[in-house]
Parts: sequence; structure tokens; C-alpha cells
Amino acid sequence: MKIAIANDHAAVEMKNEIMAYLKELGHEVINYGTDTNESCNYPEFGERVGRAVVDGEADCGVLICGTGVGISIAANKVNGVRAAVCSDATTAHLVKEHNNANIIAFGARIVGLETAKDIVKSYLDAEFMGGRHQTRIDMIHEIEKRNK
Ligand SMILES: O=C(CO)[C@H](O)[C@H](O)COP(=O)(O)O
Repeated sequence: MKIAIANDHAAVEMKNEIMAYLKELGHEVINYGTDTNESCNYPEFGERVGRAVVDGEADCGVLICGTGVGISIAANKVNGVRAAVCSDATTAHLVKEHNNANIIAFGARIVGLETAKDIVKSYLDAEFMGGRHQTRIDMIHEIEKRNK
């Protein structure tokens, strides 16, 4: 898969570890920054990965900030993005199966590296179940249309 990844200053080291792990798993990774520890603003990076996924430059995305929350909120402002913050592998699996999340997010100040690896692996191994879950995703798209 082609995976877009980005982070803020709180997550540079974790992003580098996760990029290496994703490559080990055989994925292509597109890095949208940031690559320095200098303080920056997570909305910029959330939007970059959100756009990359919605525009089809990547199949899915990984976003990391201190908590995973701010960067996912920003990504979710791009129409068509379903970014989900996860702190455990079970949730990561379910956000793909039920919500067809196209971006997974987590916090470098919240989870350790091994948990972060479990989260991305569990997400990537899962498949969207469709059916009643598709109905609900269609409803989310309707909300987007009503609130453009
Ligand atoms: O988690 C985050 C957003 O949800 C950010 O990483 C966090 O707010 C950055 O904080 P600071 O500028 O104090 O390092």
C-alpha cells in the first residue's frame, strides 16, 4: 500500500520509527513532515495527509502528534477524511472494520513505540465490513454535503 504519514514536533522520532516499520512490512511511505523538533502547528500536517488521501496520492494515512487528537481533528476537516485516534490495537482494527477509517492517528506522548506499531499493523490487517456500516458512512457523507 501507499501510506501518507505526517506529524508535528512532538512526534518526529516516533514518525521515523513508524516509517521504518511500515517499509519493513513492505509498504511505500510518503512523508509529509515535519522532520525537525522545532515547534510547529499540527493543522498544517493533518490537512496535508488528509488531502493526499482524498486526492488518491495515498491509499491511507498515519498521523501523529502529542495526543493524536489535534492532528486528526484537522484532517477530518477535509471532506472525505475519516481519521480515527486510537490508543490500542483493538480500536485500530475496529475503526477499519466498522468506520472504514482512511487515516489512523495516535499520540506520541500517549502510547509507546510497541503499541504504536501494534496500532498500525492491526489497522492495516483489517478489512472494512460494509453492509450496515456502509449505510452509516453514507450518512456521514450526507452530513458533509449539508455542511459544506
Ligand atoms: O497533541 C497535540 C495536539 O493535539 C500537539 O502535539 C500538542 O498540542 C503540542 O503541544 P506543545 O506545543 O506544547 O508541544
